[in-house]
Formats: sequence, C-alpha cells, structure tokens
Amino acid sequence: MKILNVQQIREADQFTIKNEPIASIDLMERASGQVVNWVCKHFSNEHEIIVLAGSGNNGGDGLAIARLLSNQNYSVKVVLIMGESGSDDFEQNLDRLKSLKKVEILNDFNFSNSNNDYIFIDAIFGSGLSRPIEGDIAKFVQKVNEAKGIKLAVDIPSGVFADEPSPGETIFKSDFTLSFQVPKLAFMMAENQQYVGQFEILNIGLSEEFINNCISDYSIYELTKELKLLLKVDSIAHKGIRGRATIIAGGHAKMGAVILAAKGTLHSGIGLLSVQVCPLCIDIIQNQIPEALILEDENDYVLGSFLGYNKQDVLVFGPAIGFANKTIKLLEEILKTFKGQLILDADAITILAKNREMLELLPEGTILTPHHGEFKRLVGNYSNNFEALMQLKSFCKHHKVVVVLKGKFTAVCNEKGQVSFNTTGNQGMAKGGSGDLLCGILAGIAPRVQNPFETAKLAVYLHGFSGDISLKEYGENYMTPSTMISNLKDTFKKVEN
Ligand SMILES: NC(=O)C1=CN([C@@H]2O[C@H](COP(=O)(O)OP(=O)(O)OC[C@H]3O[C@@H](n4cnc5c(N)ncnc54)[C@H](O)[C@@H]3O)[C@@H](O)[C@H]2O)[C@@H](O)CC1
Ligand SMILES: [K+]
Repeated sequence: MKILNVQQIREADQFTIKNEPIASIDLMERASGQVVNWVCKHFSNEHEIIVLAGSGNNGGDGLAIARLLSNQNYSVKVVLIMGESGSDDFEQNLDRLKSLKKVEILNDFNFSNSNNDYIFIDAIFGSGLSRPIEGDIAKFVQKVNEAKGIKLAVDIPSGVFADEPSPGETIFKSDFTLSFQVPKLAFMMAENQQYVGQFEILNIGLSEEFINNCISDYSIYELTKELKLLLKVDSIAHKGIRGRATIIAGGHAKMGAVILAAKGTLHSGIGLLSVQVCPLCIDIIQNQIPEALILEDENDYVLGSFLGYNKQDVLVFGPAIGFANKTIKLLEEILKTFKGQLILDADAITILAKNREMLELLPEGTILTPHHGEFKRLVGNYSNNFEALMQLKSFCKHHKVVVVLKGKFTAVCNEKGQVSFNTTGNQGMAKGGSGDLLCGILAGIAPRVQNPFETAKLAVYLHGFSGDISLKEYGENYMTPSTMISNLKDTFKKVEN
C-alpha cells in the first residue's frame, strides 16, 4: 500500500474529480458515507455523536457525516469551531444540515456532561493544516482531549502534520483515525501513536490509475500471492535448494541468543543450519538443536576463528557476540570475504559504529537489523522518527545496504532509499530474544527469496505475524520469543496457503 504526501493526495482528488468525473461535493459525500458506514459497523446508535467541525473541507466532511449519521437515527450535535463561513463544500453541507432540522448546531460545547458513551468526531483540520493549532481552538481541543468519550478523527487528527514532524503542543488525541484512500507518513511515526490511535484506510474511489503512477519512497507492506510464491520450492527439493545458513552469535554463557536465532532459522525452512560455537558450548547446541551442524571455534570463551564459510548462502553475525578483539577481527575478515547474504545484528552493529572504517567494507545488499539505540550509534542522535527516516535513507543509499530499523512500525529501507513499513507485531514482542528470532527468520528465508529487500520485508512481516498469534493465544505478558517460535507454525501455514 503506497503512502502519498498531501500534495499527491490533493492531485489525486483533483484528477478523480476531473476524470471520473465527479463533483467535489459528491466526492465529499462519498468520503463521508464511508466514515458513516464504519461508525455504524462499530458503534450502535445509543452513542451520542458530537461532530467538531472546522471551516475547510475536513469540516465539510464533518457536516456531511453529521447529516448521514442523523439519517441513521443517531443523536448528533455539531460544534462549529470556526463559525459559519468556510470552503464552498463546507457551506453547501451546512445548508443541507440546516434544512434537515434534526441536528443541533452549536458554537461551543459544555463538556461537563460528557461520558464514555459520547463519540467525538474530529473534523476540525485535515490535510489542509498549515500551522500549529493555537488560541481558542487549542483551548477547545485540550478540553476534548480531557473529556470522557470515544475520540475519532476524520482523515487525520487535527494538529498532526501528514508529511513532517508536528510542531504544535495541542493535538487531537484519537482512539481511531479514519483516513481516506491512502495512509499518511505521519501514521508510521511512533511519536504520533498517541494521537492517531488505531488507523483505518477507507476507500473513497480516488483514481487508481493516478495513484499507481504516483512516485513515492514510502509504502506499507502487504503480503501478496506473488510474495507467497517466493517461499515455494519444487517437490523434488533437496537441502541445497532450501539453502545453507550459519549463525555466528553468542559465546560462553550467552547461548540463549544462538538457540532462539537457530530455531527461527530452522522453522523458517532452511535446508542446512550450522552454528559456530566455543568448545565448551557444543553440548548445549547438540542438546537443544539436534538439526544443527557444529562449527567449532578454537577459543574457549569468545568467538574468533575464521572458518571459511564458502559454501554458505547466508551468514548471521552478531547477537550477544560481544566485543572481543578476536571477534572484531573475525567480523572484519567476513566483511572482506563472504560472498553470500550477510545479516548483521546487535553487537555487530555496535562494532561497526565503533570501528567506522569497517563500515566501508560492508558488502552490497548486507541486511542490518538495528533498534533505534543501535542505529543512533551508527548515524548520530535524532529527536523524532521523521529525522530517523532521513538518516535511514541516506545510510542505506551511501552503503548500498538494507536496514531493518526496528520499532513500533519497523521500517525496512533499501539501497535506493525506498522504505517499507511493517504493521504486524505488538508490544508483547518488546522482550529480550525477539531480535535474535528475527535474525533467524531472515536467515531461514533468505536463500529462497534471493533478494535482501524482499527477504527483510517478508521476515519482519512473518516475525510480527507470529507475535500477533502469540498475543492472541497467550496475552502480552506471558508470550515470549519461544512462544513466537511455536506460532511460526500457523504463520507459515497462512503464508503457504
Ligand atoms: N475533494 C477533496 O479535495 C476532498 C477532501 N476531503 C477532505 O478535505 C480535507 C482537506 O481540506 P482542506 O484543504 O480544506 O483543509 P482543512 O479542512 O484541513 O482546513 C483548511 C483550512 O484551515 C486553515 N488552517 C490550517 N491550519 C490552521 C490552523 N492551525 N489554525 C487555524 N486555521 C488553520 C486553512 O487556512 C484552511 O482555511 C481532507 O483532510 C479531507 O478530510 C475529503 O472530503 C475527500 C475529498
Ligand atoms: K481531522
């Protein structure tokens, strides 16, 4: 699903109005109708509806929504935040609403009576927001934010800028945001979560042709039939077709990370798995992962032996591996010689950040999987996710790598600076070991997908999906990366069918 900026969405509106053709007021009616359908589906007409309308087209939507909900027998009140004169479509909808005579139209609202059955619909500002909300409107929005009731934003919460950081201090806090046709970049930024709530994209019939032709660096990942085929192998498959992976992670007393990654790789379809371990840890792996071949390191407590790896399709390096000089040298050697798919995580990323000359050795197409703390070590500090995104794109372009920046909406970026956001996953996954499992899944599918960007997007999706199953099955407290490994079973069933 493509993410478009405000300018592009405006052009898509205009193109649709001209070429469908449809009058602007009728397009507004269609958009409002979709919001009303959604409300009717989710909330009974026992709820009291309060529509907060600005004077632009977002306000126009609000007035149409008020009329249509009233026609569905909801009790509706409208508060005109900016008076009675506004855009053409606003004024036309105000006339329609007045002639309906069923909806009370107010200039202010007494919040003291509001309760949890109230639904406040924010149609104050949409994509036309051009400056922070201030003065009386800000005071009003603050009162709504403090009031009891369900909060629903039309298109975008008032005060949130769609394409850039929102500088204002007063922003409508929604439980649900019902946005038209395409998601907005702001929805993918963790700092906006408290305002956006859960977002839904409503199809209002804007020209698909126009949207397909829009160029955008941003999209939301969706699993398609073609992507599912990436994981299929011939019925005469042998382990070579499924690929060979080696995991170089952990070290003495840090074998948990290795086991989680290794299980992730095995249960994602790898043909042959090898694990490099210190001699003292061989038994642990042989007990826990009987499928794994052991590559014995010559060091007792840290990993440091370069073992060739020339038959390997994919190599994971980093989880809990530490920072011993021998380990750093091993990574350097691998960067210089390994020709397959390299996946670098955790301590490997910190090693690169501290030994910056090694960054220039990164093979093209390497997948790096930092969380924000690790990414900041690589690129320096940033204060919001829009800045992080710019850093992400420039890092990937400069080093010609794929970076998985892990967070609420994990962003996967390729060497062209194209960014795909993932929407599977949940807060129950924010636990130690979750990243190790992701590395494992990446390694498990990489040899079949054979494209680092597609591998990373799909692995992040699968990882989040199994997290979502775990959440349903076990709840956010009980679930662990280990339950997610067992839920890979249903995850792959879904993907395979
Ligand atoms: N035909 C279309 O173009 C469609 C537009 N739609 C709706 O139209 C919205 C965009 O409408 P508009 O472009 O009229 O913009 P808005 O309705 O967001 O508001 C714009 C108005 O508010 C003023 N304004 C902006 N920031 C302000 C601030 N901080 N304080 C005070 N005033 C401020 C602007 O000067 C302008 O007059 C979308 O979000 C969507 O809800 C939908 O009806 C779908 C179809
Ligand atoms: K709004």
